This record gives sequence, structure tokens and C-alpha cells, in this order.
Amino acid sequence: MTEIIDGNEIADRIKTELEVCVETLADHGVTPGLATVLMSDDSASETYVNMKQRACEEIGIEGRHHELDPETSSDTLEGRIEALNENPAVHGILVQMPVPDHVDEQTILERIDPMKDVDGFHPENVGKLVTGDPRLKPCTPHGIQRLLAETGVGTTGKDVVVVGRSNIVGKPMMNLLVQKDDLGNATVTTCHSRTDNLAEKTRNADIVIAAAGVPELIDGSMLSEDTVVIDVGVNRVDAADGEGYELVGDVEFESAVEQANAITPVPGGVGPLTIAMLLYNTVKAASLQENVDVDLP
Ligand SMILES: Nc1nc(=O)c2c([nH]1)NC[C@@H]1CN(c3ccc(C(=O)N[C@@H](CCC(=O)O)C(=O)O)cc3)C=[N+]21
Repeated sequence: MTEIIDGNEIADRIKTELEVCVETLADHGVTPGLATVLMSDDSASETYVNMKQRACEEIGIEGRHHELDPETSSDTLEGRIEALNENPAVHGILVQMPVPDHVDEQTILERIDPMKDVDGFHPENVGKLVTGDPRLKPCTPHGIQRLLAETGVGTTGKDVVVVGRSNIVGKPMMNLLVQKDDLGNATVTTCHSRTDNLAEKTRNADIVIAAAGVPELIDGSMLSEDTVVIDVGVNRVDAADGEGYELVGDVEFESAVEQANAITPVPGGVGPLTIAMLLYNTVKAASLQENVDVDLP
């Protein structure tokens, strides 16, 4: 029987443990604060930011949401980030991606104080991760590490195929998985749109992490019965009944679930872990900035 991995359950467990850290901070007069910045009318982006704010509330993190008109200049956005950098009540800053075309994403990421960079996208945090001294780990890849550990799959000695080479998932994922630690120690192959014989590579993997941003790219025929499949895709496609949309992953669930050893569903798999690790980073950032030791899960 293929195991369907319950991301919500693992995320809830981590959140419960983070609540204890928030209490420790409170004993020292500190309330962790997360600022989210949204510069988009996109309804998916709005949904995700709302989910992040709600999750903060659940565990006692103070969320502050900033909305900017999509026409706002890059200078104005950068000014807003500067103010958040200087605000001591704000320990974490997240600018929801994507930003509009007239704003350069990399410029924005580099404006965020690296100590407040709860996405882990600032070059300083990327560099620290690659050199084996991670500070704030990118949320989705970190969540996947936790998920693999919590389900007992583990990563040490495993052949992992990462499909996708983005800065937010694929590249940090491959770097985290080769680290010399219990959440790493894997042998990693990173595949992408120019990879020859993708199916051959995924079929030989112990773990496949699908993060290409292509709906249902990976199907059951590309997997072996021993493969653990982690689906990072959150693609909105038109609903079959013509009403609204439905969420599909980068994995074709129906065929993959017949074949694989274990699989994460969409929704209810990686997504909830991403949010839990955002809370984790916010608590960690507060602990570092306020010099209060907490027992992070
Ligand atoms: N600066 C920045 N940081 C991000 O972390 C970031 C971002 N920009 N831009 C967009 C992506 C997307 N993302 C998701 C997080 C959680 C779910 C999630 O929890 N999804 C639910 C379902 C949600 C639904 O029903 O639509 C689930 O999978 O169960 C999805 C998507 C974070 N992102």
C-alpha cells in the first residue's frame, strides 16, 4: 500500500513545538513579529499571504501585513523594506513573490536585512547555506527535510532526484540535501527542462522531489515501487467541471499513487510544511536578534 504522507499533521506538530519557543520569548518580553509585503492583485498570492498571517496568529507571532498597489515604484517598495529593517518589533520580512515586472526581484531580496530574511533568499543566507553554515534556511526545502525525517524515510545515503532548479526550491534543496548532517547526507541529482532521459533518472531514485512548476510532469510510469515522491507543485488549473480552479501538483497523483512507495498529496503535503518553517524562521530570527535562547524543534 502506498503511504499518503500527511503534511498537515507534521506541520501541526512543529507548530505546537514552536508555541513553546514563543512562550520562552514572551518570558523575556519579546513577541516575534513577521511583516509580509504583497504587491500583487493575484488571488493565489493573496490566499498564500493570508494563510501565512493566520498561521502567525495561531502560535502567537505578531503578523503585520503591508499591501502595495502593483503600480508602486521599486523605490517606494525599497523604502518600505528599509523601514521594516529598522523597526525592532519586526524580526522577519517576507516580500511575496512574484513581484510585478517593473520591479527587479533580486534587488528587492538584497534590500532585506539578512538577519530578517525569513525566506532565506538573501545572497548572504544562500552563501552560508552553501558553505555548510546555514542560518535561515529556505522554507520549502527545509520543510521537505523535516517531512522526510519525520516520516522515517530519512536522507542519509539515499539517491535523491530533484526535478527543478529554481532559486526558491530546486537549488537550495540540492544544497541542503548534500550537507553533512542528519537531514542531509544524500546523493543528489538535479534535473530540469534540459535533462535527457528524465524518466530513467526518476525511476532509479529512492526519493523524487518534483519542483519544476509544470502541472503533472511526473507520472506513475516514471517511478519505481520503492520511490518516495515529494510533490512541491502548487498549480492552479481550471476545474474539470468548468467552475473555478483546482490545485494540482507537479505529479500526476492518480498514476503515481498506484506505483510509488509513499507520496505527498497536493494540497495537504508540502504546503503546510512551508508555512510551518516560515514560523520557525521567524522564531529563530527573533531569538537571534533579541539574544534569547529558545529550544527550536
Ligand atoms: N517570498 C515568498 N515566499 C514564499 O514562501 C512564497 C512566495 N513568496 N510566493 C508563493 C509561494 C507559494 N507558497 C505556498 C505556501 C504554502 C502553500 C500551502 O500551504 N498550500 C496548501 C493549499 C492552499 C490552497 O488551497 O490554495 C496546501 O498545499 O495544502 C502553498 C504555497 C509560498 N510561496
